[in-house]
Amino acid sequence: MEKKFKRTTVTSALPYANGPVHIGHLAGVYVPADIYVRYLRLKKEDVLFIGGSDEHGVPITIRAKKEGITPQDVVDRYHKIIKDSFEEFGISFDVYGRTTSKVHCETASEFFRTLYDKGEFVEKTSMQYYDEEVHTFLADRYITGECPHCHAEGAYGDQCEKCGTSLSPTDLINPKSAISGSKPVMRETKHWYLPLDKHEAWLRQWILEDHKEWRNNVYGQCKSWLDMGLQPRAVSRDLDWGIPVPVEGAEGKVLYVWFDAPIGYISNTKELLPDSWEMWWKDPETRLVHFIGKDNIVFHCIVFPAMLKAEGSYILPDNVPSNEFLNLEGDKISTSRNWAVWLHEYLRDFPGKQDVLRYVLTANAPETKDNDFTWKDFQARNNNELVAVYGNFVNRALQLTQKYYDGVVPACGELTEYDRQTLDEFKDVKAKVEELLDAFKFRDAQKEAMNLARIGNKYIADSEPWKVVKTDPERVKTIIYISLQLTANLAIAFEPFLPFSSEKLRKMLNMESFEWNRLGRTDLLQAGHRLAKPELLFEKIEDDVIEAQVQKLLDTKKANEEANYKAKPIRENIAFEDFQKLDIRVGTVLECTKVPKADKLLCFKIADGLENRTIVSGISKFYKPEELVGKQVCFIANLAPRKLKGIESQGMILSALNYDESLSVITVDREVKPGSEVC
Ligand SMILES: Nc1ncnc2c1ncn2[C@@H]1O[C@H](COP(=O)(O)OP(=O)(O)OP(=O)(O)O)[C@@H](O)[C@H]1O
Ligand SMILES: [Zn+2]
Repeated sequence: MEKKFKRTTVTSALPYANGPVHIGHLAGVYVPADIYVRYLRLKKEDVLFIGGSDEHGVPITIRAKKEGITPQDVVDRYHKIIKDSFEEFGISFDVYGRTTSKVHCETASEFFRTLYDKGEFVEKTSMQYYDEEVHTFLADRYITGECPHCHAEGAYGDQCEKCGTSLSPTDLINPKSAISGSKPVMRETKHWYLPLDKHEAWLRQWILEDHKEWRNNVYGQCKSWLDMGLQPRAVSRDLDWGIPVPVEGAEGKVLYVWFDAPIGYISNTKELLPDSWEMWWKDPETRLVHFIGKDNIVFHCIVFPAMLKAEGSYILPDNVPSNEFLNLEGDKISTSRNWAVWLHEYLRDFPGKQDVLRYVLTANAPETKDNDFTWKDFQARNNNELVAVYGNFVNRALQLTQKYYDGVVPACGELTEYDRQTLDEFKDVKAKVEELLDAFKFRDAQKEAMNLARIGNKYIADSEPWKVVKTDPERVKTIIYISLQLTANLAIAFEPFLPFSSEKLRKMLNMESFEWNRLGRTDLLQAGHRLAKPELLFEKIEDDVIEAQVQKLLDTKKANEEANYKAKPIRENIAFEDFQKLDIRVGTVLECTKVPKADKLLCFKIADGLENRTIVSGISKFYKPEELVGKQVCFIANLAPRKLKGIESQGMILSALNYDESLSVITVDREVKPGSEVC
């Protein structure tokens, strides 16, 4: 059903303040939300864009413990980095708050109390894991163990990051305290639960029947949760970091972070509009839209709506356009593994290039499936699309106007058939972009805007004003006039997507302001209007810049491998006699050469104390031949000879296999006679 609304409240997931923001966050949530909000503002609709940091929960306390600082220190640090980088990147929040604020703590506390007083919770005493060494219950990420589904080690008490299954601490095999490493014991504790099972019937109707228009991924995930049957969910935790549970007998207990975080949307609105916030949350003529990534779907489509319904005075979301995930160079983005492109680092490494990242993340947005960010694609989209198409067209139109008409828009003469065709092509761009943005299809919408640039680029290339000017200067006026109208249209069409470039272009065109409703018109710039001085809209990104970014990721990968290194398990025991069968000797390398046509192999001549022998070894990637001459190496002397690339290898040189698959030849500590036995 199409419903008419008076205003829109747009929320974007609250980034968790235990790390900076990365491109996954941007692609999943903040860039699409910002495009949507800018679009509504351009249409002069009433809209509020809510953001803020999520500052409670277990991972922040773990981080604080690791660094020997307080949880407040952790969130203060990241809240600032996140807030500043969003601002510089042009995410145009109306308010960016935080869940440690006074207003939020009061709002969340009151919310809980209301539900408690209305009898909307179930109180339950249960046995939970307790760490006797540090005297604390182990919720969520405070407990780790083997995943019961994929059997990965290091699954958390709330989720296995390997297979994505959500878990309870009691599901884990061989659980271990993440704080002390000790084996936890079971102890009794009391908590409050939101009985989602009681909400199932209306949730089914509301989502599965009334919101069939939701994105397939969102609808599908909700359906599968509902089909599995909803269970009561604990909304409190035994922790000392968070908002205290505001009822008697709840000492040492705080609100579960997923209970308090979404209320943050409400409290941040309250912070901005203390007197009129309710209109944005309680008036049925307000449309509520949540922008999130896929791991937040259940909380925004099921848990939070159930909370709002239980409270009774709030509206429910009209849409939850959740994205799938963005990966980085083929691997899942991860804060803890430092596998990310961090926004604050991007802003430092690519100053003034906010729009390039915005463009690439939208062009490659994970709207229907997970997608991959690669630096190569980033460079290609900048150089081949922004520079070669959009930038090139604008630059030609503006430079020629300078050159021929001293920067003044010429008058339009008679139109040719081709002029008319071109103008026709961009007449309906407004309707197309609007239809796509209304349906949250940001990729396709941006493509439409880019298509306009392609039309312009083709028009000016086909019309060749630089040639025509020699024979028919009158005709050139029309070509330039049309090109300038196209340019002005581009500035408007790209404004929701690339606000920095649009602003730059608007200034070059000397336009007062943008009117979205004039998009598609051919009289945006009047003849006689004077333009400002043109500059380049985009610039090429060179290979060395991209290579430096790729190298940074390779370095991270290496550091992670090193940090995660674990020796292989020891093989089965063998009898001493079996060991004795091996004849290991020390030999002196007399000669070492590369084996032709074999990029891995080196051929050794070894003095073994009896006669010299030839051994071929696959270590060419790790040594230059001359490095090894004169060294004493260990080799298996009684291995049956084997032909490698036509050379008979009489034994095997022993090397250590490092974690990164590199090889290091085993030498002796003091010089010995060639042929000495290794025993
Ligand atoms: N790689 C990604 N692709 C798309 N969306 C993402 C990605 N990573 C996080 N998000 C979304 O960004 C929002 C904020 O994420 P949040 O701060 O909770 O981080 P997170 O999911 O814990 O990520 P990380 O583990 O990388 O810090 C959430 O809605 C989340 O779904
Ligand atoms: Zn698993």
